[in-house]
Amino acid sequence: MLNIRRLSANAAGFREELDQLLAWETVSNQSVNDIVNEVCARVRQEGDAALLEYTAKFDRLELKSGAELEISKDRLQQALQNIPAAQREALEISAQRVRDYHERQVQDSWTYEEADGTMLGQQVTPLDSVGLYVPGGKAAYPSSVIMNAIPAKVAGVEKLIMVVPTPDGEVNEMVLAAAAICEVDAVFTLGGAQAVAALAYGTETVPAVDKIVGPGNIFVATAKRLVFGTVGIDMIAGPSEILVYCDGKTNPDWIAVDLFSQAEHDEDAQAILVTQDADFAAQVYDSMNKLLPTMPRKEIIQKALDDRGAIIVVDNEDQAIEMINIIAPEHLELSVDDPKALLPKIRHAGAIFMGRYTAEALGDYCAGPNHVLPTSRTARFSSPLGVYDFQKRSSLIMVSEDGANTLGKIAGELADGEGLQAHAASARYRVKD
Ligand SMILES: NC(=O)c1ccc[n+]([C@@H]2O[C@H](COP(=O)([O-])OP(=O)(O)OC[C@H]3O[C@@H](n4cnc5c(N)ncnc54)[C@H](O)[C@@H]3O)[C@@H](O)[C@H]2O)c1
Ligand SMILES: N[C@H](CO)Cc1c[nH]c[nH+]1
Ligand SMILES: [Zn+2]
Repeated sequence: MLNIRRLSANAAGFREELDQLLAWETVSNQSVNDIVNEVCARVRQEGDAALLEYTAKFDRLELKSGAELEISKDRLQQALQNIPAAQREALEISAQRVRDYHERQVQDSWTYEEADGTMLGQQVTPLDSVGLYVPGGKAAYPSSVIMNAIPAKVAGVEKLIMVVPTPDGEVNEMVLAAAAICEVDAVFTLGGAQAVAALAYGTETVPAVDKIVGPGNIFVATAKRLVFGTVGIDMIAGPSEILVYCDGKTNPDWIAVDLFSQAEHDEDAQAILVTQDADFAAQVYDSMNKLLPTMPRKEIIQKALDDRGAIIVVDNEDQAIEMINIIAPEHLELSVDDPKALLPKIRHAGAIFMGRYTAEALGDYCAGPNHVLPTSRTARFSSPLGVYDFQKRSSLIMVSEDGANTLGKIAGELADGEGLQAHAASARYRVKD
């Protein structure tokens, strides 16, 4: 039997219980932080030697030299040729749909000219090099290769370095085939904090990149946070989350497996149902107990649901929306008659899946939007991975002779106010009258 929390939003102590459920990362983090700090420091100092040691320790893969960490391009092509045709077709269709969606995100440079001829604007350029983290500890993620690499390619990034753990030396052919389809430049069999540190600091074998993107478990998410500043990162995309809001009129079995779909990623994943229909909440609970034994990953699902899951009964739709905005989930399913009507009230969610037929899993693989999404309530300030993560902007300023006259006086005045005389002089030297 599942031991998932069943809560009523009006019960005494509910808010404390909810806060506790959402504060999970902060309380469990110290030991993870200690491990990640040590791993990153050692990779920075010792390079490949530390990578080989941690790969043996955490992924149970013994390699003799740094060179063995790289998976050759020939091997990627071989995987692409050898996987079943249906798998190759699914990967190619997914890649094309993700490309079509992301091409709409490209930001172009822009300028405008003022009356005196001064030109202002922004120049948008792709990053030079990026590291793509593809998870691979408890499952293999060919879809994450596509979600990471395609927006980078669309942005025009020159160098794509992919890392993926291969626990026990088990290589996933679809992951390699996806890397070939996406024309990734190099792939290394590395995972966890050590992979993130290698991409941030560089080693004898792994080149340092400018930004690291991609999802991963708590070790990966913590390491990305640690190396931020040395390199850019996209966001905290940690253990998966789903919040399903249902009005009680969707098949409870559908909702049960939607919750399972994210719980099966990781014991640290989070799945929450919010509904105003107490009978429906009970039906979904029954469905979950009925269907759980049929799931090959039932142990992971059960632990995730028991530790971090919840079924929350609210009074009405407004209270459900309040819950959604507090939880700020990675994935939000609106399993209701008119999901569009709710959109204006939803402020925080990584991705919003609308209507009874929009299973979140479709977004994981092939709908088109990115599945790399902010977790741990960071949807309050982060967005899905996109082309914009692989582009940066430089301000453009080209002042005309007349513009120098006008702006020079204003800047001089402000510089005087700040007591910065060289600034004032620099601005005023170009003033004519
Ligand atoms: N938010 C998103 O966008 C998104 C997308 C896809 C997947 N995910 C999440 O990515 C995660 C994938 O996790 P995973 O574990 O399958 O693969 P992973 O690649 O993220 O992690 C595996 C690595 O973690 C390290 N590790 C594991 N246990 C360790 C320990 N005790 N000490 C030190 N290092 C350790 C190892 O180096 C291993 O290679 C899941 O949590 C999933 O929910 C999130
Ligand atoms: N749900 C994950 C994002 O949290 C993405 C994924 C990949 N494969 C299956 N699911
Ligand atoms: Zn998923």
